[in-house]
Amino acid sequence: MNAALSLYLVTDAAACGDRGVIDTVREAVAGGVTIVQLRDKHATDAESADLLVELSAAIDGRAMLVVNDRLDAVQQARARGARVDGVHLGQSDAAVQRARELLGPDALIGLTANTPAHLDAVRALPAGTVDYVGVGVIRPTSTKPDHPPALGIDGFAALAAASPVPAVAIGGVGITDVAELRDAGAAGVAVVSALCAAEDPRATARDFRRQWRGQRPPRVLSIAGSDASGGAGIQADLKSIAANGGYGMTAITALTAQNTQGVRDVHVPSAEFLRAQLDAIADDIEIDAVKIGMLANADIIRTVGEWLTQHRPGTVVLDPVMVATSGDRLLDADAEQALLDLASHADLLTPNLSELAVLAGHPVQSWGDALTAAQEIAARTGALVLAKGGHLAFAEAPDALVGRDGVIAEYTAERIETTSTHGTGCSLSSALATAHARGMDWPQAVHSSRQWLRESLRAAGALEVGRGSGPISHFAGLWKRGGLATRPIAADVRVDWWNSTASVRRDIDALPFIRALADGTLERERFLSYLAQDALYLREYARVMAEAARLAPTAAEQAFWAQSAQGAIAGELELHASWLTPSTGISADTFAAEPSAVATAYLDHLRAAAFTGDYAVLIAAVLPCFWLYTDLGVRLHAGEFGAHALDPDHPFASWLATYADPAFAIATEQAIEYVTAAAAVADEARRERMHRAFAVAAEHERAFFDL
Ligand SMILES: Cc1ncc(COP(=O)(O)OP(=O)(O)O)c(N)n1
Ligand SMILES: Cc1ncsc1CCOP(=O)(O)O
Ligand SMILES: [Mg+2]
Repeated sequence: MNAALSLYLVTDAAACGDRGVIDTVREAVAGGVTIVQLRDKHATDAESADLLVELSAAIDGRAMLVVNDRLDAVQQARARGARVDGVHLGQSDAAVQRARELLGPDALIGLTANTPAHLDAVRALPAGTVDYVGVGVIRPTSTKPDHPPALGIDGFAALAAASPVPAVAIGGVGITDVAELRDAGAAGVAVVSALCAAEDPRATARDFRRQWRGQRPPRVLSIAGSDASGGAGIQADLKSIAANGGYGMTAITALTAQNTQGVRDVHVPSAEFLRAQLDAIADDIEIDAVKIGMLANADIIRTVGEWLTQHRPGTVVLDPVMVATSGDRLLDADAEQALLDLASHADLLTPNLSELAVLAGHPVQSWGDALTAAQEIAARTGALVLAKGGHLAFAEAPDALVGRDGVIAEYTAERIETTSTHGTGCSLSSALATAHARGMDWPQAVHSSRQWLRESLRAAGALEVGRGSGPISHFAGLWKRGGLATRPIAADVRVDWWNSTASVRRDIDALPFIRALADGTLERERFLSYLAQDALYLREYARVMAEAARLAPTAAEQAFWAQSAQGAIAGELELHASWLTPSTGISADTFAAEPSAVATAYLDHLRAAAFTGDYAVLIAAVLPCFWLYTDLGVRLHAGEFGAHALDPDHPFASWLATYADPAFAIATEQAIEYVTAAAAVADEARRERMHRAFAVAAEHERAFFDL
């Protein structure tokens, strides 16, 4: 129960503005809202029922849905197949006992309570009548002009402490109140304008959830089988969750007697026992993420689905274990159908190629087939799909994150030659659930988890476990960096540093230069003068990276930065060859331009970082140029700024293609890894200097585009 109340969105059509309530809710739920309340004083019951039907479809099982006051609308919407979990009733609304009688024992019923007397009235009701109370207002709010006196945090804390049921804080709640309200005993925070009026409800919801979670590791539940040899199943999940910064818990669906050479026997406890495990955890612990692995039969699968409808956390990853490494189908037809139904509860599915074929219902013989199947499954289930190409006989092991509209991000890297791959799928899906629960969006979570998995695969052989297909080395990265970091720094760089550039990235997206570049209306001379400055910048940027190569602590890093310096110079020469020649109509002034004040300021920042002789600070300073360009290039190329950016006849198509090149994304990923590794062993002061160098460089990136 309590997890579902942690981030509570109350709708307000006016605050949602042109985006509308449905799209606002869809985005906010994607960002981690756990419960939605439809609140519209002006709608009739029929209109409320219509909205509930639409909201139920938009939410698609990823959050709870209740309506303010309109009992009849619940009945009408449910009769039309909508999933509506209950109602929130105010002091002047319908009686809670009538609501409980009408909606039944499983409905979620909330009541407004602003005074000790209101709480006494709840206490006097039969147990189980009211599931939670909405307590406010925390501070005055224009959203509800007739609000009761403001309680403040302390006033709220006193009422929450006295409440017989979980208390949700509401009224004037903003992002900076979340930690205090959580610590004051709130079971969740309910917000209207902070989410409905947000420019980016998904990102804002994610920020709220991260604030709610604070620095504590996410609590990740693995619902999977036990692998006695420790390489796969819940054993691998627990290691993967811990290695990626989470606190792992397990509900065991099957016990297998297996080792690295195969499975000898399987014992499947009853579905009732599985439900008992799940309830024991949910009744006591707030679950941030669930990873679902091996589910042996339809009964077990349906039990998990029913439990999820009542306890859905912010992140659900389903690894659809259906086909054994040998190719044998592990589930009967009834169980396969039940698993397809369960898939609609998930945020992310992680099928291998054989499982893609089963889920899609047609053969998958090539990577193209895999991407097509993944998109079909995403469209059918509403979940994202990570298509894993590891089983393809390629020199590279591609992966792709695919949604209902196609490929969101594609990842290629050279295949790691090892026979120690047992439990790779389990481990990756647990790492993904943990990374997302730490606040990464899905592309970042895939980036981070893949890098961790590759490091674990590279080190796997050293474990020497068993004579068959051995396990991966889940803690290799931490062991290599001399012991367990107090908090996996990957989250610092990949989440905190990246999130700290959110406003810079939003500003860049909105810049007239970027908009005109994307839709092709940018005057040619302006584009050429930008390229001229970029060429001058790249020449100096190459020198800075050559200095990073000189300072690098390992041969691999030395090679990487030297190669990147070479790439920058090659890029500069390419710009001259293809664009900065009189034949392209460049003006003499532009051709002969000196570095602008903006370019000079940026380069001076990088040269100052190089001058420190501090490798960690220097590579942090050069990172935004990789990272922001890759992010912008991928989104430009994916058509986020308008489909025309994909038009091969686009006047700047070749420039756009440069920064959407997977090779650039791989270089960016490697640069992020090296900065993360440097941050992992840096003391607090040096990590601060690194972050500062990174943040200032990001600001210069924005200025560079602001032509
Ligand atoms: C979670 C939550 N708490 C309190 C309220 C206020 O509801 P109510 O008292 O019904 O006031 P109106 O919404 O009727 O103005 C709420 N909606 N949600
Ligand atoms: C519905 C409701 N109930 C008490 S305050 C309120 C509105 C809260 O709006 P906001 O989160 O914008 O302050
Ligand atoms: Mg009301």
